[in-house]
Order: sequence, then structure tokens, then C-alpha cells
Amino acid sequence: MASMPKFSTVISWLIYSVPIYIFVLNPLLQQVVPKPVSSLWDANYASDDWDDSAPGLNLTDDSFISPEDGVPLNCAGEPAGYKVHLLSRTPLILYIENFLSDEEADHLVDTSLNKYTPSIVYDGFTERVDPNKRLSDRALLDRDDTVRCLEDRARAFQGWRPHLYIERMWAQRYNASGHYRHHYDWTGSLARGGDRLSTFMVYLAADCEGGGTNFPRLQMPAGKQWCRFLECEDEQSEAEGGAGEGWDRATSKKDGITFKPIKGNAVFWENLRPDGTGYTETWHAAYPVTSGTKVGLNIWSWYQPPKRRR
Ligand SMILES: O=C(O)CCC(=O)C(=O)O
Ligand SMILES: [Fe+2]
Repeated sequence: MASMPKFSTVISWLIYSVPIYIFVLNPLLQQVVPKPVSSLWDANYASDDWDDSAPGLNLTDDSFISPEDGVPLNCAGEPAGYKVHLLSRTPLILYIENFLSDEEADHLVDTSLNKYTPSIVYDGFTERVDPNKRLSDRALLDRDDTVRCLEDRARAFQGWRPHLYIERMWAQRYNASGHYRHHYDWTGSLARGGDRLSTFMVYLAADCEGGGTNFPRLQMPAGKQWCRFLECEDEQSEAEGGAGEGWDRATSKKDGITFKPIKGNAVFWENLRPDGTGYTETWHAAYPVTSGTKVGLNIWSWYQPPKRRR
């Protein structure tokens, strides 16, 4: 029968095994067994790439963010209810009928009237007016009762998610030949301080021809019912097809999907993957308005993960 090891031998094994575990075994295991992927959807998400020296979003800048400041809501003109239709799970894309009542949409159009200035584009460094890329006017909306109710609706729609900050709302007006070429709403800046997690593209006025919101990398869903909200091949007119010189636009609906501007309705999509990188499927444009006027409303939600104390 094998004899039991001596007590002193067991103690010396233990003394040797602790540094072996710390300096050899544990680092090896970390290489072999992957760490769980950190996800924006984890309640305690903090990006490993977070740059602690980065300034982050300026959450006190109320020309940029709409802080939750406890002002009581008065939502008298809100719609009786809205209907939601799932277009895509990954990325999440939802179509919302009656997100705004006619009364709310008209009110926002009226209050924006004397505030418009030419829209700008941002290339990561500078902001400038570039009518080739973006031809429209935009108006920063006052945070009146209607806007505050809408902020609240946008937060509720997204499950009152923590670390989410609603950007101040802008109305955007396109007259004939107004457009916004293909772009992303996200910038890939999560690790540097926050990025646009989601977009609501709301149509406030749509007395126009053309002006659809195009996603060239998305596929037409199967159901014919979608033709209420999306341009469908058999109903596309010549006028809608002629987006103009320099546009990456096929003359058929092979070119992804295009939402018709319909007053009060909205398209909602998530811009960021669970790991914080941007979905390339969200590449989109506002096709040129060929006649009349379209007014849109952007509701962007920023996400800034809580800072990790290293
Ligand atoms: O007006 C549209 O259809 C899209 C606008 C847009 O993409 C934007 O303002 O970022
Ligand atoms: Fe956009």
C-alpha cells in the first residue's frame, strides 16, 4: 500500500503551486478559454477599450443632449397608440405607424418655421455645408411640451435603457432636389466617449414626390403588405426612379429598400452591434425630393458606457 505523503511535503507542494498557478497556469487558461464577449446589453457593460483620458459626452451641454430634468410632462396631443412592424432582427429595424399624431407633427413643423439654417455634414474633424452631400435646412427644436413627450416616448420605446442620452431634436426640411447622400448615423466613437446607438427617422410632413429613405444593403421583405410603407418595384414611377446624376441608384428595387415618407410614421433602427461597433447594413440616404416639401425629424439616442475605474 502506498504510504501517505508527509505533512511537510503537502505544505511545500502548496507553496510551489500558488506561484505556478498565478504566473503560468492562469495566463495559459486565459489564452485558451475565451472571456465572455462584453456586450452593450450587459447592465454593467464597460468597454475594455475605454480611454480613461477621453472626455466622453458632454452631458451637461443642453444644446446637444436633452437631460432628464424632471420637468412634468403634458402630452395632451399624443397619438392614441402606435403600431410596430418588425423589418429586421439584426440589425434591429422596426417600422412604427402613428409614432406621432397629426397634431404633434403639424405643431413641430409650425414651431420650426423661423429657425432653419442650411444643414451641415461632419467628416470627423470639421463641420461644413456641402450641398452635393446634403441639401436641406435644419432647425433645432425648443424643448416644449410636444418635444419633451417625444423624448419620453423614445426612451420608453427603448425600454428606459440606462446610459442612453437623447440628442436635442432637429427638424430637417427638403425642398425640390433636397437630399442626403448615403451615410451612417454612427461614427465608431464609442470608445472615445459615446456613439449614436439608435435612430428614429420620423416623417413630419410628406407633401412631396420622391424623398424616400433608402437602405441599399437591406433586402425587400417578402410580405406584399410592406408596399404600404416601402416602394415596390411594380408601383415605382419614372419620377421616383430618376434620382439624378452621380447617385448610386439602380432604376429598379434591386437597390435595397426605400421607405416612403408618410406623415406621423417612423423608421427605428439600431446603429451599434452588442460589441459597440457600427452595423454597416445601416448605410442609408434621403433620396432627392423631386417636387414639394418633406420635413423629417431625427431622434438620435447616444450611448455612453459607464467609465471603468482602472
Ligand atoms: O430624411 C431622410 O430620409 C433621412 C435623413 C437622414 O438620414 C439623416 O438626417 O441622418
Ligand atoms: Fe441618417
